[in-house]
Amino acid sequence: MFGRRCGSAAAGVKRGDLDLERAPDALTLAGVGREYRRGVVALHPVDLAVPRGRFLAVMGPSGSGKSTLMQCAAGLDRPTVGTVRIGGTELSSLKEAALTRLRRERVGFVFQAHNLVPSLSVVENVALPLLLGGDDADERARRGLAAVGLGERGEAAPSELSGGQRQRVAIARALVTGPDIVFADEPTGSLDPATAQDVLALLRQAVDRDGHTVVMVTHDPVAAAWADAALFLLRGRVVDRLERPETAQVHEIIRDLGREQRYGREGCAV
Ligand SMILES: Nc1ncnc2c1ncn2[C@@H]1O[C@H](COP(=O)(O)OP(=O)(O)OP(=O)(O)O)[C@@H](O)[C@H]1O
Repeated sequence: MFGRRCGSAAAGVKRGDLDLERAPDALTLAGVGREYRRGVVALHPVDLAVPRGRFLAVMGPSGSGKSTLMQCAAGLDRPTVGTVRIGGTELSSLKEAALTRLRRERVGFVFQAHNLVPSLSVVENVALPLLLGGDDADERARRGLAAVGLGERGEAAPSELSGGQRQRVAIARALVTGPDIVFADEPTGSLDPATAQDVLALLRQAVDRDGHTVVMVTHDPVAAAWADAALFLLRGRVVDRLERPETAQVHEIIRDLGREQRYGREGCAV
């Protein structure tokens, strides 16, 4: 659906037993909308397909519906209308226990506040999503840590790491199950610019080298420029989309959307 800036992780690549060319899209939204109460529409019905091996940024002014979109897409919230599919599985057909299992096994999450468990070591944090998944959890977690450049820090406590290192651990944890998709919510929001670039490069590498799929909510045009495409929301609607976004273009669109939100002009429909 959208172009790629570098490499071709999706084309002809196999991850595990999965033939990425034949597999269903990592994420599909069909007419997904969310009304919190009568008349308060946080998200108007949106259609979206994110193929495997792509990196999508979701942007928009505060209150435009980014978190609502992500929560519905990730199975953390149930949309009022429409259907969400993750790796071909329709979420509305799942009871709570199955949805929880799908989120644990097939979805990775990276939040602004890395959400590491302070009482566990770094490697135990990475292994958490694997705890019900077999004896090789420790080994897989260590491999994941090595892949984010922290192979030597497995026994450390999260409090002994820098903010950027903690976010690397959070990324290793998000990837450790080999999920269909990773949702990152402002993953660089609390990092300085240089550290943020390292974290974004790591997400980019996960997509290009390992064929992972990332959907990232961000306010930062520099961060969005690491994605293959950027989607822009205004008042709960998708109003624009950029392929191969560049920082200056993204900045301009965000500035215009901010003005439209403040002065009440209508956004353009895509
Ligand atoms: N639980 C809720 N109940 C009622 N309204 C809500 C609820 N959550 C969000 N909203 C409203 O839905 C709209 C979209 O909110 P959302 O949090 O998705 O926006 P956002 O783009 O993520 O904002 P921000 O960038 O500030 O996090 C806002 O008008 C918000 O006030």
